[in-house]
Amino acid sequence: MSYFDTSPPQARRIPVTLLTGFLGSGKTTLLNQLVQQPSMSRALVIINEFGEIGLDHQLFTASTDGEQIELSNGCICCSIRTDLAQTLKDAVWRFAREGQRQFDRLIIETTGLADPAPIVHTLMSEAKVARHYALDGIVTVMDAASGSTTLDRHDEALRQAAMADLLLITKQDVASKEQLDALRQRLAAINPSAPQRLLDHGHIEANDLLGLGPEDMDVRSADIQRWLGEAASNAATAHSPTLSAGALFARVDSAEVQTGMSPAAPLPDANRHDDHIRAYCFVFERPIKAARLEAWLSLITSLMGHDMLRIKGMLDIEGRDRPLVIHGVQHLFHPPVELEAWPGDERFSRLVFITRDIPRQTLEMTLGDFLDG
Ligand SMILES: Nc1nc2c(ncn2[C@@H]2O[C@H](COP(=O)(O)OP(=O)(O)OP(=O)(O)O)[C@@H](O)[C@H]2O)c(=O)[nH]1
Repeated sequence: MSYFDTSPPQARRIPVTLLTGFLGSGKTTLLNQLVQQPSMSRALVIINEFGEIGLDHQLFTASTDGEQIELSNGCICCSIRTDLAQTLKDAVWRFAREGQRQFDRLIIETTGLADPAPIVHTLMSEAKVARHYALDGIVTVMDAASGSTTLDRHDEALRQAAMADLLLITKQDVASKEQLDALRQRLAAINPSAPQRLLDHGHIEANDLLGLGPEDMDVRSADIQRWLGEAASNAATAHSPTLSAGALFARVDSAEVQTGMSPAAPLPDANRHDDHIRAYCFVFERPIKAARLEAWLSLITSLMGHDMLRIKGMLDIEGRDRPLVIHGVQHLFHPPVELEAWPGDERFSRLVFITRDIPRQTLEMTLGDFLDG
């Protein structure tokens, strides 16, 4: 499939929210609050236990068969004991009555130790799954008190934070102000694209964490800015006219995004896991040739897919009037979305990358070669 093929799918796919976060961060507490809300009444909740003892499952014990539970408000919960892809394929008919699917939204709670990427991979690359489901967003829960230590010790936690579309910070009531501030700053450096929200014992409006993907995005500038992150807008205002002769005219890395200052600012301790994570934003003033960008994306993700944690972009593609939104996890891309119009007056392309151990120069030079060549 082309990264830029906007032909509509035959039917709107079921939006999937991936709820992730390290062990004990507060995922189940949040889920318990969510499933009581009316907007979740037609949600299927899958608890991805991967063979662990099903402690989470106790929280939904309304059923006797241990697999399928219907809560009073109609929310359906399912604890995976089989392969995820098979469970997702089966769910479409298994949770149906008289041929009508009984859910129109899916929430997957991962285990605390899960790397979100293989789950996203299952959703997007298995044809029979991708026909029915589309990733709406990755929501990552972080514990304000222990979050920094967890990021120091567990690479999985770092990947969960880096891939998130939304970061929910729990347990501020038991964290010091210093712990909370340090975590927030660190998360902003790891993933400047993801908004951060503070949660009190899991309380949040379900609608605040649903509809995070570009399919549901309004073209209002605030929405797109939120989704692409401050990086994109910072890059737009920081561009240097002297570079504007080429396709590439501005770039911002996570150090700038975090502090609003020069990227030459000293970096933190090089042994920390998150010092391997970098967010880069590239801005292009001229329309981009789709075939060239596609060739570059294809090459770069096949060579570095594992370390290309997130890619998001709003693109001015040559020959198209409207902006095209693309986003991917590793080498997998969602079907692109064409927005109704450009937000505000700003018609230019922005690409945001969250990477692990990929130098900015590698992206910049190869990208420049492909687009200019
Ligand atoms: N003080 C405080 N405790 C919280 C908050 N949110 C969750 N907790 C508690 O944190 C503990 C772990 O929460 P869970 O919701 O079970 O965490 P989890 O991420 O589902 O845990 P795993 O299933 O082990 O991955 C529970 O005792 C919760 O009551 C909060 O905002 N403040």
